[in-house]
Amino acid sequence: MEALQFYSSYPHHNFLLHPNKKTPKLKSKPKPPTKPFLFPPVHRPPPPLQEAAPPMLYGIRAAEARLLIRRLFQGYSKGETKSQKQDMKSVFFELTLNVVMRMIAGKRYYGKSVEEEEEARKFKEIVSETFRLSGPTDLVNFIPALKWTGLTCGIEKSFIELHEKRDKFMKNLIEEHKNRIQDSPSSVGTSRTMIEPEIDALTGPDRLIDESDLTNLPYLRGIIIETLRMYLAAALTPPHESSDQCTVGGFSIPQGTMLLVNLWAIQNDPKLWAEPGKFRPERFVTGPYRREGDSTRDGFRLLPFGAGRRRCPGEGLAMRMIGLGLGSHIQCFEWKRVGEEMVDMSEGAGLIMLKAVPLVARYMPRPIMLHLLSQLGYK
Ligand code: HEM
Repeated sequence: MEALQFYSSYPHHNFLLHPNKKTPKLKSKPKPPTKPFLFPPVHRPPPPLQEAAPPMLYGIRAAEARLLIRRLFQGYSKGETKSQKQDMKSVFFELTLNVVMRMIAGKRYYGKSVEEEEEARKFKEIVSETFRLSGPTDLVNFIPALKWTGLTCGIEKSFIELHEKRDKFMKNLIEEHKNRIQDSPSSVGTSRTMIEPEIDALTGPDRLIDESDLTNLPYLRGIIIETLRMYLAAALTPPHESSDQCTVGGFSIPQGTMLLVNLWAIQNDPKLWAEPGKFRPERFVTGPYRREGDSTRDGFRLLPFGAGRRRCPGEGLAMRMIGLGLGSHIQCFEWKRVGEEMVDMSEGAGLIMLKAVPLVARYMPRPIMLHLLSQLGYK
């Protein structure tokens, strides 16, 4: 989204992406001849796209190229034998725009699997209008002294209208993204835009993730650990008994005392965690708690599997199974809530803290994975 804001914002305008609706620069003082007329210099260089959206690129490019090939092959899969005619300009134009828009806004607007048709129609309208207006120009822009003659083809007015439309479109995309993050106390919007590209970059659309990938998916790991931090399997450890007299936090504990550790209180303690009530997988990827991502016990702040001699022996198996299960679900499908209401995260009663209301979600295959999904067998 940073990339969307950057590449659609005005300080780095050119002739088409004009900065000022009311007083277009075209009519202001002519620039010194050394500066290009059509493309005034940018105020600062844009970040390389590679940097703006690093892992998104490979998966998206591969998926779009594959969708395109599938589209071209479609006629032949139905038994067509003759060669077919194809307008190649539109093919490559749509490929490029789909890749670019998926990179900066996560949406594709051309071809099949377009989710929001009305939005796609508006986008296409803006694109074709931009190309239409890039050709003609008003004579008065070159010879402002002729302005009194009224020799204008109305290009300026059309430009202003186009900029307004474009602004509105981009603002909606940005607002939509912001709402997705705000709507959800669990920042699911952010998580999704981070995790899908991470998996796509590693596996591409040609294979499912496997266990050996898990160590190379730090964000997926962050999501799992953050979930185990906030929503533990058990709030308290099973009863332990002190085999010796000891002192814990200044309290003297006699030998033979029954002890229950409140894991939930430790893992949600604001003295130990910044904003413990917020679901922020990033804290285990880049933040100060990153080390906890390496081991789920470091620092004894994070103890979803307990600690010491009686800690959970199933930790390794559990972490692999959750990683594989959750990772492949995210890789293959897009997930949504069933309605407007947030998911009820309250815990039910019992030995382990199951959700009081079981999770029901909507899903559909991710377009990028259609080909692989259609080939999956049962073995
Ligand atoms: C997300 C998954 C899991 C979580 C969060 C979890 C958590 C825990 C916790 C907190 C304890 C108590 C540790 C303590 O007393 O300090 C425990 C104990 C135990 N867990 Fe797990 N567990 C999970 C999965 C598994 C699996 C998959 C297995 C077996 C295949 C397993 C087997 C056990 C056993 C046998 C104990 C008792 C250990 C003992 O008292 O010596 N757990 N687990």
